[in-house]
Amino acid sequence: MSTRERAAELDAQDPLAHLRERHHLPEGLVYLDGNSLGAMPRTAPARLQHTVAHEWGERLIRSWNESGWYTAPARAAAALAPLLGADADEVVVADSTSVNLAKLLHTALTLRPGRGVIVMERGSFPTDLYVARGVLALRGGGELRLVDGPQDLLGVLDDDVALVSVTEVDFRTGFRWDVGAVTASAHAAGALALVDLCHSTGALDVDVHAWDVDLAVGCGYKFLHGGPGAPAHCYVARRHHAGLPSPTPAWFGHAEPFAMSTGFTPAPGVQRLAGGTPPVLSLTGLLCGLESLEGATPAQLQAKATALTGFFLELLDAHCPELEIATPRDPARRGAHVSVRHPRAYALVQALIARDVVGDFRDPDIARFGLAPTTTRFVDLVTAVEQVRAVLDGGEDTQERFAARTAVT
Ligand SMILES: Cc1ncc(COP(=O)(O)O)c(C=O)c1O
Ligand SMILES: Nc1c(O)cccc1C(=O)C[C@H](N)C(=O)O
Repeated sequence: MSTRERAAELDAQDPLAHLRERHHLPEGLVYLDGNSLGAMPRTAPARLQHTVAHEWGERLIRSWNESGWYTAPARAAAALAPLLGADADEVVVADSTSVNLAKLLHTALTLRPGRGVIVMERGSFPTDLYVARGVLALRGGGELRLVDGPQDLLGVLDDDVALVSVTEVDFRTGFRWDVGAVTASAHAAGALALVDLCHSTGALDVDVHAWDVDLAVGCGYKFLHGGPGAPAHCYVARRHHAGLPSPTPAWFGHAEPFAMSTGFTPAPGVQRLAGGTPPVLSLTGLLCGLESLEGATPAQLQAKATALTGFFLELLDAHCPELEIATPRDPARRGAHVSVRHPRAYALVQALIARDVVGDFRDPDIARFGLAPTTTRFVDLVTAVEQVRAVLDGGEDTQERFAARTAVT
């Protein structure tokens, strides 16, 4: 059996194969960048058109009630909660990941008075580091203590640590932390644990209850297919709801927003973390994305992601042995993308895009391929590796026309 035949067989046996039909992908394109922007749900254009033309255009302010604009964040939280292993009232859908992280870092520092240290990874997605430094500065001090990986964690935990914050899946290499173990270590030191789920929600077997993690943030535009700038989410374990601080007391987090009282009375639980007026158009996209995942369990999504990454690694080993694999071989320690290191990774990625295989480049030397379990087929991976081989054989990764970087990649 040829590799392509084997891939076609894997696709035929895939219990999630039908999810691809719920999304639009341009004909002939192999899209391996769903970990930056997920494919569009087929329902999105008509739904957004209706929201804009009818609900906004014709019904105007009445749509807050009659079209459920007002309840859209709660409906999104309810659809999202099973993908996090959370209860709906532990999740709030609002703002960007960065803003939610700021809110939860304030929360953690407030819940652990007398402790001023946040532990984070040195290689975190940069916004996490910016936000942590910003929050500490706003609070008048504290320390951001950086680790390179799990091997460093126990050595940095002491009585000053308020929070250990890790990103489950590293955006460069795809390395995946054992969040349950991180949480247990943090708790043993009297600290809280937070996980950034940007590269996890909708792709992996996320289970905040089983992990016992205190806080989590994640985004809506990658594996949740919510569209560019879709609202992000945050999770707070129920045990912290009583007495939860309101780091950004804003009116949609008020117990009675339309009472218009001058004093802030927080809404119960995580609802107090909602900000201002919800972005209805973006929420409409996110609701389409969440519907496109309906019926798929986190365990199924992870099983497919693991099978895809395993197959892709096997093909790269067999056909492109000169490429250095940056992603862990252990399926338990990798997420839903595969990265290779290459001295001219940017040119490699650009040459692949010119051949209709879209991955992305991450500074300084990473070519990254996101294998969304919703939309990626095993046969796509055969095509992708054939094209990688052709680029390398043709020396296209050394061509000048692919060397100049653009701002967004
Ligand atoms: C791990 C991680 N954290 C945070 C972010 C930033 O999210 P946002 O743009 O929603 O603030 C991203 C991606 O942009 C990310 O990959
Ligand atoms: N949010 C993005 C954007 O607005 C433009 C380009 C890329 C993004 C991303 O999400 C990047 C992504 N978090 C990453 O892991 O690289």
